[in-house]
Parts: sequence; C-alpha cells; structure tokens
Amino acid sequence: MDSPVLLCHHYDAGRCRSCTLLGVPYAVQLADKAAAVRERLADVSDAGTRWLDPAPSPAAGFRNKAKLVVTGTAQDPRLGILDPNQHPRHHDGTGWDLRDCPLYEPGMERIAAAVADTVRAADLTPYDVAARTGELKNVIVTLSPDREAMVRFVLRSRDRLDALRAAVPALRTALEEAGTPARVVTANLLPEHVALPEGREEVHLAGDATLRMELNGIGLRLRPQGFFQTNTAVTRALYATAAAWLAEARPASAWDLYCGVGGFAFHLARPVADGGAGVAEVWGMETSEDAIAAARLTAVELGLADRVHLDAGDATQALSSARRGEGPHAAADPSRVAGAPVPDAVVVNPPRRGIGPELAAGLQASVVPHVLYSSCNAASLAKDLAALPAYRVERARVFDMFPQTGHAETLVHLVRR
Ligand SMILES: C[S@@+](CC[C@H](N)C(=O)[O-])C[C@H]1O[C@@H](n2cnc3c(N)ncnc32)[C@H](O)[C@@H]1O
Repeated sequence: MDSPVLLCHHYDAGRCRSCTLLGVPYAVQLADKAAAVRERLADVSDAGTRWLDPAPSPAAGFRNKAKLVVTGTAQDPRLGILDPNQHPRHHDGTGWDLRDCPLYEPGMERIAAAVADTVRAADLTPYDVAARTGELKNVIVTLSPDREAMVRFVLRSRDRLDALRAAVPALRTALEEAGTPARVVTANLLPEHVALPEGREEVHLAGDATLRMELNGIGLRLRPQGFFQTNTAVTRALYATAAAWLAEARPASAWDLYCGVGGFAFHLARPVADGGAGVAEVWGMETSEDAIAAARLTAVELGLADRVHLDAGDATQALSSARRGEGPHAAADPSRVAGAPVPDAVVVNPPRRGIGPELAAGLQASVVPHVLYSSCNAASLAKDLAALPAYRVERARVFDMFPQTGHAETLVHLVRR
C-alpha cells in the first residue's frame, strides 16, 4: 500500500499542533488506529465479531471544511488559528495563517486568498480576543464534491454588514474564476465573547440557501449551520457500507437517529441495485430544524418524500415514544407508525458523547433486531455498547475520517441475541 508521510512547515515551526500523527507513515497510522479501536471494544465484542479492513482516506487534501480564525489587521489578515501555545484565558490574540494547511481539499487556499481580499475590501477589522474589539471573528468555508463553495463570515455585530455585502460580488467573481463558485455566502453573528466558531443568527448575503453535497449519487443539501462529515471520500464509504450491511438484513423499516441532513437515511431508502439498502420506510430524526429542512428538500428532489419521513426531535426520546406506541414521529404522522411502532433496524450516529443511558435503555428493552452504530468516539461507543447486552457485535469497521490524528469513525452492526 502507498504509505505517504505528511510533513508540514506549520507543525515544524510550532504554529499548529493539531496533527498529532504527522510524520507517521499513513499505513502505520491506519493499522494502529484500527487496532486501538478493536482493543477499546474488546470487552463488548467477542470472538465471532468480524472486523473488516479499515476504510482508508487520502493522507492529505481530504478536509472539505475550513474553520479559519481571523487575526492580524483588516489590510493584512491572517486566516488560520490562534497561537495554540498560549492559554486561551490569557491569550494576546496572536494568530497564524494556515490557509495552506495540507489537510484541506485542493482549492481551499485560493478560496482563502479571495476571502482575504474581501476582508481588505470591506475593511473588516479582525476580532482581537485580548482587547475584545474588532468585527470579524472567523471565516468558515465548505467545499462540495462538485467544487462549489459555501463561505460564511462570522461577525461580532452588524456594524460592517453593509460593507461586507458590497464586497461579496467581487468575491463571487474571484471564486467563479478560480473554478470554485460561491454557491452560498452568509454572515453569521456571534456577539458573545466565547470560544465558539459560530453563533445562532445567520444572515444570507448571496446565492442559494443550501450547498449541494453529492455522495454516491445522492444530492444531500447542506444549510449553513448544519452538520456535515468533513472527509467526503470516507463519508461515501461509511454510508455505502451501512447500506450494504442492512441490504443483507433486508429490513422493511428503519430509523436514522441523529440523521443530520439524512446521509444514512437516503442510502437506506435507495434500491439495492443502486447501492442502497432498499428499505421501504425510513424515519429520520435530528434536533437541528435547519438540517431537517435541508433533508426534506433532498427527499423531494429524490422522489422519496413519501418513504423518507424527517422530523426535528430528541433522538434520546425516540424509543420511549415507540414503547408507548407513538413512534418517533407520532406528531407528524400518527397513522404511519401506529401499526409498526418499532422498526426492523435503527441507525444511530450521535455526537462524541454517544447515545447515553436513556436511548441505550430504550434499545435494550426494545425488539429492534438490527442496530448500526456509527461513532466518532470509541470510548463513548464502548460505554454505550456495555449498556446493550441484548445485542452482540456482528461486525465492525473503522473509517479513517480524521487522518494525521488519533481519531476515527467506527461503524458496528449489532444483532439482537
Ligand atoms: C455526528 S452528527 C451525525 C449527522 C449525520 N448522521 C451525518 O452523517 O452527517 C450528530 C448529529 O446529531 C444531532 N444531535 C445532537 N443531539 C441530538 C439529539 N439529542 N437528538 C437528535 N439529534 C441530535 C446533531 O445536530 C448532529 O447533526
């Protein structure tokens, strides 16, 4: 296997410490990561668990999203990170320009250069974390598989909004010429002095409301505040593997809990002949109203709106409602779930904290035959699986969503004993 060793001048200079495995040959990283996950799950899997070969990633150029902290001055902005060598509470505001970070997909550096021109043109003073002055905090860029961009300017207030709006047409021209047209441009407002990448209020500046992220022929729709997996190539493999595993189980109905914009849900609903799982009825649930609105758009575009039902709600409560015979979307469509309150398969893909005791207890007490658990944190996965003794781990696979770091995504297929 080709096993490149990634080097980075920012790491060597001590400006960035994010890539803890830099310098380790990629094949070694992948093997070590798979072994570490397997070790972590040793107590909750068994000798019969099938461990598939880990799904590799490109060693560099794989990140579809850049969260760039803006420092420096309006006329000489730096787009990258705050100096990681200083304590966050006593930071003097020094930042480093990381727009050439080798993890970003090709094209990101040119987009960042065009963004820097916009910062100059709109005279957006970078936010100074020590003095608590200035306007522009971060710039968040997402690049779609079709090479279209979503560009979001995170501002402290509305003070420079008009100036930014006036500079956006030149930004769009520059990105069009660079071959990465800006499909969505927004301002995000984060008035609080907090260490968060973005705030709750989004102001649309130009283009469409969503960025189309096509994976395996499925055009997912991403809104500015929605979650999307950051490694496009590995996400394709993750969704395709989930669909293939459930295609073998042939469930008639499935839930996609923590569904985001519906990546798993649409792969499950698609016909087996097209690489899906052929599930007749799929319900997706997610707390973000924005993500659900975007997923509903995809359902309509794919002609699946009658079979893929999407609702905002708390996934931890989904099985408690089902046990009461209400189903996860009782309010949306009670008749649909009245006769089949519990599905044949449940997919869960929670944040790092895992599904937690309530949903685990709901699954444990249910009669759901198949559960797919996709986790970005093997520690919380192990804890949740320990609370599900009614299930055995039939198979598992590590997906290298985060190369150059010790993090990994793990998909496990649980079958009720
Ligand atoms: C790791 S992301 C997975 C999203 C999606 N499955 C995907 O593949 O892109 C976790 C998602 O869970 C959502 N979330 C967090 N807490 C939740 C809860 N209690 N109930 C439902 N969704 C939740 C987040 O908004 C986020 O979209």
